[in-house]
Amino acid sequence: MTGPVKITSKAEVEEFLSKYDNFLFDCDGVIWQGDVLLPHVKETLSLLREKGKKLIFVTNNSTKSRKAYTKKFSKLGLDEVTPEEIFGSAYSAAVYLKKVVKFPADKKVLVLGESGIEEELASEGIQFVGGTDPSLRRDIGPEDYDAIVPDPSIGCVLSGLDLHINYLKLSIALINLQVPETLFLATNIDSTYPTHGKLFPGAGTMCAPLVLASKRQPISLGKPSKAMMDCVKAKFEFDPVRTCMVGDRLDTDIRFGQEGGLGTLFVLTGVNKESDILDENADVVPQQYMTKLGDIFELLH
Ligand SMILES: O=C(O)[C@H](O)[C@H](O)COP(=O)(O)O
Ligand SMILES: [Mg+2]
Repeated sequence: MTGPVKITSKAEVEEFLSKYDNFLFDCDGVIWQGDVLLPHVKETLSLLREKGKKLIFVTNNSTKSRKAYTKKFSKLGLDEVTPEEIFGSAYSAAVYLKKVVKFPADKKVLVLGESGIEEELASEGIQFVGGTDPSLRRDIGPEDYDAIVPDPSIGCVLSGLDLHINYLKLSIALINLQVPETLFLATNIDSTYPTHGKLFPGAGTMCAPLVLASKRQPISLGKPSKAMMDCVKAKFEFDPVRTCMVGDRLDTDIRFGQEGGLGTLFVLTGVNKESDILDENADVVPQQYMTKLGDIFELLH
């Protein structure tokens, strides 16, 4: 098997761009690190738009809704990005509950996560509890052990990246997961979260305690899940062969692209390193890679 091609020249960039009409971009570690835009991303996205390419932003980060991400893009100077071009794992989970599960209107979702999940559930008319509820941002107290019981109005526990996770929230979630009929979903199960040039605990570390304690596995609706790819393909209707998935993480982004029949471009500005793909035992190897997304602009100028 030939190894991944490193794109380092103008000719290679031109050849690469000629193969694709559509680009699916991961966000954390590709477009930005935290609230810092990565070098020449703005110029590269403008260049691709000028060439008539379709741009879609597919993130596993469920802390923001599509609307909130549009504001983040704008704040970073990417005003041309619209909510229609954004597909996050929070939205993926909300669509799954609405369209696939047909979640009952009289039931609620117990959220372990941030406002992004709440906003997307609300946009699909799905009731929820937990999440950013300030009354849960406290230590568990002696009275809680008696008070926490299964809530029959809760039909699903949905976990995502929760920057305010604590024992109380985990306890309420576990007690409800001990009811077999309660659905167990995750927006994504990434083990780490790349930000500020470092790797912090990812969404997967939020549901891992529940997996251990409940002996149940969540259905994950983020990359590399087929559920998310089916949703993205249904919404954007692109030819997979003429479409490239651009990502910084092999076991989510690149696997997502490969399993969806897309082309794959790996960049070295996030979770995985060059050595991870050059390793002869690597199980996920992208077709092509480059140091950073901004190299597309830099190598053409
Ligand atoms: O833990 C997480 O949720 C992920 O690390 C993070 O969200 C990844 O986001 P993405 O790279 O898919 O934009
Ligand atoms: Mg990423």
